Amino acid sequence: MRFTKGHGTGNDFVILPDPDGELELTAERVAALCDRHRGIGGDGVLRVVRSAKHPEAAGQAGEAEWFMDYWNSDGSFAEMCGNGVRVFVRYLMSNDLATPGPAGLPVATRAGIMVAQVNDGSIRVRMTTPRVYAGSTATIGALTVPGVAVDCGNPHLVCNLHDGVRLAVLDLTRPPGHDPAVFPGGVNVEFVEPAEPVDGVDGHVRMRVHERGSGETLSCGTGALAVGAVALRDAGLTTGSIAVDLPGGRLIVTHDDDGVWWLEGPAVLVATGEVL
Ligand SMILES: N[C@@H](CCC[C@H](N)C(=O)O)C(=O)O
Repeated sequence: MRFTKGHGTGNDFVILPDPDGELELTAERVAALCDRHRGIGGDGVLRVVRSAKHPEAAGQAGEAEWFMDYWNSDGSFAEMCGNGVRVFVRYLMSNDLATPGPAGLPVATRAGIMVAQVNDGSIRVRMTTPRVYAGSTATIGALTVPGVAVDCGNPHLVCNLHDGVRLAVLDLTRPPGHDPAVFPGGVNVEFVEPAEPVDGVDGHVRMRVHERGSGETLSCGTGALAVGAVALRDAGLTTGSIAVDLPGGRLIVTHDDDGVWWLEGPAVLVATGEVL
């Protein structure tokens, strides 16, 4: 089985080409591939399959030739991955499997069609509209942090830190506690602190994330989208751009004048090989 390894701001993936949907992928296989000691290592797997050849995506085949079949490193599925979709597009283009049209390159996901626009090193993706829908809390040990639930196609809990608590001290080696009544399918939890102003954007924040199914990662694109949406709202802005700094690098979230939400950042392929 051929594979490619890639990452977006340090959120890393094992990419498996499977154009005709013939691979027998199981949760155990995915977890073994993502194992950082005994496997290739990754926060998740991106299976590259033709939409027409995958039962979950056949209905999108008229709009997008390729389906990003995303799996978390524990073998669970997720609806969407904001870093993964950029890496997926980089893979398609590097392997001459797709070329963006004038409007961009559509990719089918479990959260719907995302359209990517490629600009040399960085790729920006038209995302689903983030929906802030409830208040909730996250707990880390004795610390309870209020936050808001945000649906980005997948579930997020965005928690702004208060009372002098800094990002650097948070122990994210274990999943933060969350309310299962608000998040019956689990949740990705983002912790956020303000950052100094930077040129060219309307706001700047720093975040760390504990991802459902993958643990703490260096970056989460949909998490950045959720955080950017909350930061714009908190700044009283309906449109604008937020720079979101994560341990693995910077992502830019934009809500433009046409009401479109964009996520922009790098996407890098680092190696190819053969799984034995
Ligand atoms: N790292 C991703 C999100 C991957 C899915 C997430 N762990 C979930 O289960 O929803 C991103 O860049 O968005």
